[in-house]
Amino acid sequence: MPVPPSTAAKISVRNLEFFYGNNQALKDIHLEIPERRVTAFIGPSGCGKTTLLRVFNRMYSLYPGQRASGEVLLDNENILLPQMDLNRLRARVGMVFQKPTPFPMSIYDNIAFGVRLYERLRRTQMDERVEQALRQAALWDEVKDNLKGSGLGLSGGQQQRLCIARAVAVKPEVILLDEPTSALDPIATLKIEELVSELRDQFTIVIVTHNMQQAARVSDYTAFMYLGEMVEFGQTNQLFTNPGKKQTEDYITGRYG
Ligand SMILES: Nc1ncnc2c1ncn2[C@@H]1O[C@H](COP(=O)(O)OP(=O)(O)OP(=O)(O)O)[C@@H](O)[C@H]1O
Repeated sequence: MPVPPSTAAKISVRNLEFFYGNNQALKDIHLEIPERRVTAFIGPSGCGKTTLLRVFNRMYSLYPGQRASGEVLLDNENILLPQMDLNRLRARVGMVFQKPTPFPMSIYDNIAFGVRLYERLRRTQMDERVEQALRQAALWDEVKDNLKGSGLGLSGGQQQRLCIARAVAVKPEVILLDEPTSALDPIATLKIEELVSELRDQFTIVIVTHNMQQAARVSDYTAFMYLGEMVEFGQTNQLFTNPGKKQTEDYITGRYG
């Protein structure tokens, strides 16, 4: 599954297998995630999209019985190795979940909290960092007069943009988005999609989505998965207009899924 030579791989997956106890959820996955591009994972429910995403920040290590083998190279460093520093990894690889998950604290502290885990900043520097992150997440204008207000007082779409601000504030290299708009209305969804497009040249973004139109709108590359296998990976335009495999064609034309 080649990536055009002009685009370096930020994450290289080789021979990845993943198990929940005895249940194998990913089989011999090979994949190159291009740097500073948006890559979408699509495929029917249960095919392993979220499982694969959660490997990239070793989220699964929090759960006994879940294990991965093979190699996942982040800039040539195998993040699956037991000696990997998981705090450092999660600073480099941020994640935003399906349901907005603001902390029960002020808008300002929602962002400052994550930054404080990794860096000591003076007050003025922290103020700047919070403002920058809120601007990057296209939320600043809506909240700048209410930074002490609760993050939980925002609308669902604003809460999700706050979670994106919280992720970018740590200055990660990769941002993982796990169905970030599935709990949002169409207008809030559009805002998040626009935001993803704006962030694409600063971060490597991987998005899991149920929605093929969304994958077509926001991503540069798309990976189609089926029953724990990577069926096809390629440039989004090409995969949707001229898929290389019959399974992909059947899925994108709505024959199953
Ligand atoms: N905690 C778990 N314990 C055991 N099996 C699991 C667990 N989480 C997921 N699985 C199984 O692993 C497989 C892949 O699940 P995963 O959630 O990655 O799929 P998905 O493509 O993201 O699905 P969806 O689109 O429905 O979210 C499925 O067969 C699922 O039943």
